[in-house]
Amino acid sequence: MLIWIVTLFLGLVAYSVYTTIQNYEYWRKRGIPGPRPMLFVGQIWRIGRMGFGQFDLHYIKKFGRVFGYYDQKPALLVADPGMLKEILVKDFSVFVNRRDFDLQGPIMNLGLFSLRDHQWKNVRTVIGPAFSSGKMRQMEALIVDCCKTMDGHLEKTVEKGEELNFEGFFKAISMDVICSTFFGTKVDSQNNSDNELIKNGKQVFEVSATNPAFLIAFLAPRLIPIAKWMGIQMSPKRPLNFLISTMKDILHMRRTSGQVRRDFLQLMVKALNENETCKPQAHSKSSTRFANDQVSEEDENGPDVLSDVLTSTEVPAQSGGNRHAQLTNRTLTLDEVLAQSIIFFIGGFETTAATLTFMAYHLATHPDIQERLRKEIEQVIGLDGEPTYDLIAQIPYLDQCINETLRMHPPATRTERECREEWTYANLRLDKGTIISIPIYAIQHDPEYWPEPDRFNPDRFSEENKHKIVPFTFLPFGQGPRNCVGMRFAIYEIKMVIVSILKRYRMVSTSRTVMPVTQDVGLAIPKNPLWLNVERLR
Ligand code: HEM
Repeated sequence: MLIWIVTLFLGLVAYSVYTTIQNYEYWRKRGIPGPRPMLFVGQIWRIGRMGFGQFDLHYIKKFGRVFGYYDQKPALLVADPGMLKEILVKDFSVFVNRRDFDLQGPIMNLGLFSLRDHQWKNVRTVIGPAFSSGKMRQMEALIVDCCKTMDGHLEKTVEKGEELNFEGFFKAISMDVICSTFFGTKVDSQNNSDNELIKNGKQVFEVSATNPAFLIAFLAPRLIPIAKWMGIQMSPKRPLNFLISTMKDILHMRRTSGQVRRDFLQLMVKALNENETCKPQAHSKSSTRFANDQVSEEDENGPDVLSDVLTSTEVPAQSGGNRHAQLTNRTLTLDEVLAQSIIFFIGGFETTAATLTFMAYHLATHPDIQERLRKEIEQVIGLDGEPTYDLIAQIPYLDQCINETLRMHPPATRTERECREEWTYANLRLDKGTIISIPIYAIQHDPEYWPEPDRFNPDRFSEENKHKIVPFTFLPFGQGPRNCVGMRFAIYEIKMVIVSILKRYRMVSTSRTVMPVTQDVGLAIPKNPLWLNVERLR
């Protein structure tokens, strides 16, 4: 067995060195600069040492904002705002897709993130309206409920006089919000780390760099069909299967009972094709527990907030940048529904928790900024008032602080597009299949667009200054028709959580607060726990 593993590994390394040299030649012949071939291991070591963000910045400094990039397909790194506008918006029809990993597993391949062409457009058309401001507003009660649970934990921390690990704390809140709004299930993650949904949900994220599917997708994409045949997939199977069976149970319960709850799951019930069955599995341990949790939350008399989504929806056409309306009336298959629920889980958990953690760090280490933000919050909401969707939209400094956090720490360091057909920009001709790598972190730390990029300065986004921001240099949620579908929801959640905290507490750094905050290598998430003190205001 060992000999097979070693042979496979050496084969992969040899193959990747060969393709790297090929790709270098590919760009050299076109006169595009780029790093010279070096042993692939050397490149991995560099990324491991610097992280993707610093790695990109290093090469942009050396080769400029457009350069041929090492990858297993011809790849071009583009940090030039003018060219990005063409790729992400104007010529979107050429750049609809991301790279085809095809190793997500049979259901996850149907997730919005991986879907391609018309299948992507169809699912996005059905799902997109669930994130409208009207729908967000109607989910308020669920988020307020999670914030109250959070407040209870903060109260206890203050009483005990303990420091709090905000990184773990925000992960728990983020999990509570996702379980409530996407899985229709109320959990208190802070106190119930043994909860099966929480445990399995966390495990689905744990895609390590040594995962065979991950290695094959990046090092040897031509081996993907063999890997698929061998049943190799990206997400760990056991927790994924648990989430899928839980989802099926909840969907079945919703459909058969006719109950309506003001959450995203209700959209899924509506979107599900009438002919699809989602009967609970005989061995599913989860069915009774989650079904019961959910019944207690039902709102039989309330209007079905998502019911209009499928009947008549205005869809912006994606081709050639010409936006015209067209009518759709589509349903999703059960597998499509399951894939979206899980992709929301994956897309929404770590990203939002990381943003909250970095923001808490900057507020605690910049007491003047924290005070100014608290004053603005009090002016809009009042000393005894509660945050609502409409009120939190009236605090510009809150937006400024969130934007500056996302500029410095975009949870997605990069995003990408794949060129669907031959495409020309200025003197550059790209072949079909070329990968465009968009270095979000590096662009947002480019000193030409963002002077003193490592300084936390929310005033960059103030009314007086925001006209200075060069379009397509602030991309924490991507841009264009394939940007982050959960953006509005993420910002809403972050605002509600921060306002709920600042209304009653002050966050203060301690001797255990690691300064400056450290970031993980891949995703821009905090590397270490963030220890802070919380003080009650009144
Ligand atoms: C601070 C929080 C978040 C950040 C910074 C973030 C960032 C991103 C980025 C950069 C992309 C790629 C966009 C592109 O390629 O142009 C993306 C895509 C996506 N995000 Fe988020 N995200 C966040 C929260 C969420 C949440 C809460 C959800 C789920 C509700 C979510 C679901 C998705 C999905 C499904 C996609 C794929 C969209 C598509 O391909 O059509 N994200 N996100």
